[in-house]
Amino acid sequence: MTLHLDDLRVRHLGECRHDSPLADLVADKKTSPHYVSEGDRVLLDDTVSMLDRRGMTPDQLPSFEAAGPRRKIYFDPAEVTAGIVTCGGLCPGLNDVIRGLVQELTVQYDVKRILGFRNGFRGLTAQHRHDTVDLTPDVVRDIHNSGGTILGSSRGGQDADEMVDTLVLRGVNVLFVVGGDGGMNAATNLAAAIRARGLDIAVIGVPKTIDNDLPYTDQSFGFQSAFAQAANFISSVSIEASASPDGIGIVKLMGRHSGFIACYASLARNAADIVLIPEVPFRLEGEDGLLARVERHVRDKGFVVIVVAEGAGQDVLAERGLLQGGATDASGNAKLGDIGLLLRETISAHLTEAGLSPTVRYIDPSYAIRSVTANAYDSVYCLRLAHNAVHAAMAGRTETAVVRWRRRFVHVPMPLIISHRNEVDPDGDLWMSVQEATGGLVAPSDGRKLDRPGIPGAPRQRGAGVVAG
Ligand SMILES: Nc1ncnc2c1ncn2[C@@H]1O[C@H](COP(=O)(O)OP(=O)(O)O)[C@@H](O)[C@H]1O
Ligand SMILES: O=P(O)(O)OC[C@H]1O[C@](O)(COP(=O)(O)O)[C@@H](O)[C@@H]1O
Ligand SMILES: [Mg+2]
Repeated sequence: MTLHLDDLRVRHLGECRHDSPLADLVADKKTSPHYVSEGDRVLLDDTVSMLDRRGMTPDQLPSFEAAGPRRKIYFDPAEVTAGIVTCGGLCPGLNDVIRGLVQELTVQYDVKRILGFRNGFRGLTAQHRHDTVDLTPDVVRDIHNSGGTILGSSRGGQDADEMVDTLVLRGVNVLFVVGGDGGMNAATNLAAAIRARGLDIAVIGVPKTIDNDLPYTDQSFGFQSAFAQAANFISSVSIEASASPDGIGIVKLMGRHSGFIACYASLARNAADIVLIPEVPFRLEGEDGLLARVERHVRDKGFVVIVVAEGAGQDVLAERGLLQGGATDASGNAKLGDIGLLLRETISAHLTEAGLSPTVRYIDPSYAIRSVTANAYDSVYCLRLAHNAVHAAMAGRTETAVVRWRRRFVHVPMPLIISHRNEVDPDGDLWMSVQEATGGLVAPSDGRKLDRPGIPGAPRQRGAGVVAG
């Protein structure tokens, strides 16, 4: 994708005339390895060859505006009514973000009125616009101890103009949208409708996705908590499969278009023999097909553990007429066929026909990985994202998402956040690690596959390291 410097420019509502309550905190701060001052920028690229490819002088290099408190702010805090909405699928840390926003707005900026819109953008429709939650530090004090979102969430389309009417009627001049690709799309439309009416309302996005499929963000919040939970299911299935003759362990994990959860959860336990992700197609039949490889694995090792992202193998399902072409959910997301069930049935049938007696242990943890409480790492991450989102809004930034990029918190214009999807690169080092861990990448020169340590107490793998793709 060709980037122009203008694509990286953050929209400002106007000149910042008000002294920030945090001005003293940043008054003497200069750029250092640990702080990016207001006058500095965060480079988009961090390798010499990436810079070289741009062929630009340093001031032309693509960079992001750094996040953080400013000396001067755009909004007079006494006149601010903030709104918060959480939308799309759940993700660990949503409550942490809400809590961080409310605490920073009230404690640091002394904002008096914060409205929580219920059940995603549905809460901004005419029908629901008055059913809001008054958010105060007391209300949010302990909410980070639970998963989910105290505001509720939803899928499904709403009219941008109707939602702008709601913001005007409720006096909201700063709106925080915590959402994924869909939510950021909706926020972009909302911001455009606000701009078309010439209204002074800031829209700030806090990108959320356990699929980790949003670009320009190192790793989305909640992802770590979700894949840690997913890893526990892989361990369970691995223990079950290894305790059964001809054991087949299958774990299906979320990941509509991106296989990050499957990759990271598999690496976390190193118990998976085969990892299937949407980005790397596979075949069922044939010498190199999945069924033959599963059979080889079971014959060699005694059992096999397969981790499959839900979006993997959709073409395989389509070939078998098991996919409702074009079907979408209320938000327009593609409805997937069930690759987990197909694997369970075809593998079982294939191994039985091959004279084995498979015992299949199949787990689809589904929502159990995304409804968990954020772990300590994600809680810190969420809090810092929330603080920076508040600083961005108070400084009059709009149509902007707050993200962490190469360990720095930065402002990314919303159109960039929805410009494409973050996917596992089949040529990248993450997939290489998965291949290494599943034993499929490196083979001795005599053609033997390398042994891979099995789980404690399980028979050691005897060659035939297998990897998808
Ligand atoms: N392309 C889009 N344009 C405008 N609004 C969208 C778009 N996609 C989704 N939305 C809205 O954003 C909200 C959240 O989207 P959804 O896809 O369900 O979750 P997520 O934000 O997690 O991706 C829904 O209310 C949906 O209607
Ligand atoms: O049943 P739901 O709510 O549609 O959720 C399922 C989907 O939500 C996801 O977690 C992603 O959702 P978001 O785009 O909302 O983050 C996918 O992995 C999964 O396919
Ligand atoms: Mg989405």
